[in-house]
Amino acid sequence: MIAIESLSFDMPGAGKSKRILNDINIHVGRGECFGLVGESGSGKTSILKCLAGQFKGWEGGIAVQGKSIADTSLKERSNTMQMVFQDPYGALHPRHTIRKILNEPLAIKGLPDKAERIHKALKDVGLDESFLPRYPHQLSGGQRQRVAIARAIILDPDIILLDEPTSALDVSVQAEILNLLASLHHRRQLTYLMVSHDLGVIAHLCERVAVMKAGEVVEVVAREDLIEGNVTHNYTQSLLQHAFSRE
Ligand SMILES: Nc1ncnc2c1ncn2[C@@H]1O[C@H](COP(=O)(O)OP(=O)(O)OP(=O)(O)O)[C@@H](O)[C@H]1O
Repeated sequence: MIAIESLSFDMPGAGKSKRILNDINIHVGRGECFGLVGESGSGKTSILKCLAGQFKGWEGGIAVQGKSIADTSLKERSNTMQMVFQDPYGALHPRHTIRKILNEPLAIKGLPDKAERIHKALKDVGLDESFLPRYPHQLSGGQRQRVAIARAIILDPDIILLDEPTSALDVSVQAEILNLLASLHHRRQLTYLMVSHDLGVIAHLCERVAVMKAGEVVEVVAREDLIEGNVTHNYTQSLLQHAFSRE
């Protein structure tokens, strides 16, 4: 579904550029939930940004559903792939109502039956039509993230890129959003590529995870091996120990 081959990216900077992704190879199967974990600055979000077209000038290959993304326009890509960000407040236009926020992608694509599609997307994320006239600031953090997820699924994409989708939320709400994502993954047979620094979140949702350090993937681990501590790389062991010692 997603094939990332020898992906490298140099961030342009004043004077000289800085390598932030180095020879990344990741294959995500159809319907799989694949995680990216690693310390801050290791390059997790940058991989999503290359896929979403926010970073340009990378080297290597990225193919989605067998087609190189270098050959697809951003508009075409948005039919297949949508992104959910860490901070739903920043991701939703503050002066647009929820109705407008959800209507916008449908209007851009010129899709019919907008009211029905909005109704279904809201229902799928556990909200109802009473939210439509409201503005993002009138919603709780969890409700805002539900709206961001509704906006991501409203065009029926196959893939959702999730960038720390629960880390800006209160602990009590994090599990609700994780359960919603798990249920949507199952019901809509979505493929997820999810960034998190939290191994607990990854273990809850993802079947496999790539462990990243300083712009490289150090190993790819299956969920069962992660839970059992069956990992080979020292860095993954230290991440596991850290996660364990915080509980
Ligand atoms: N727009 C940018 N301009 C300059 N450097 C950037 C930019 N975006 C990312 N970087 C650098 O690229 C590297 C990788 O960043 P990235 O955000 O991908 O890491 P991350 O693993 O997602 O970290 P975090 O968990 O903190 O979000 C870091 O060194 C970061 O400082």
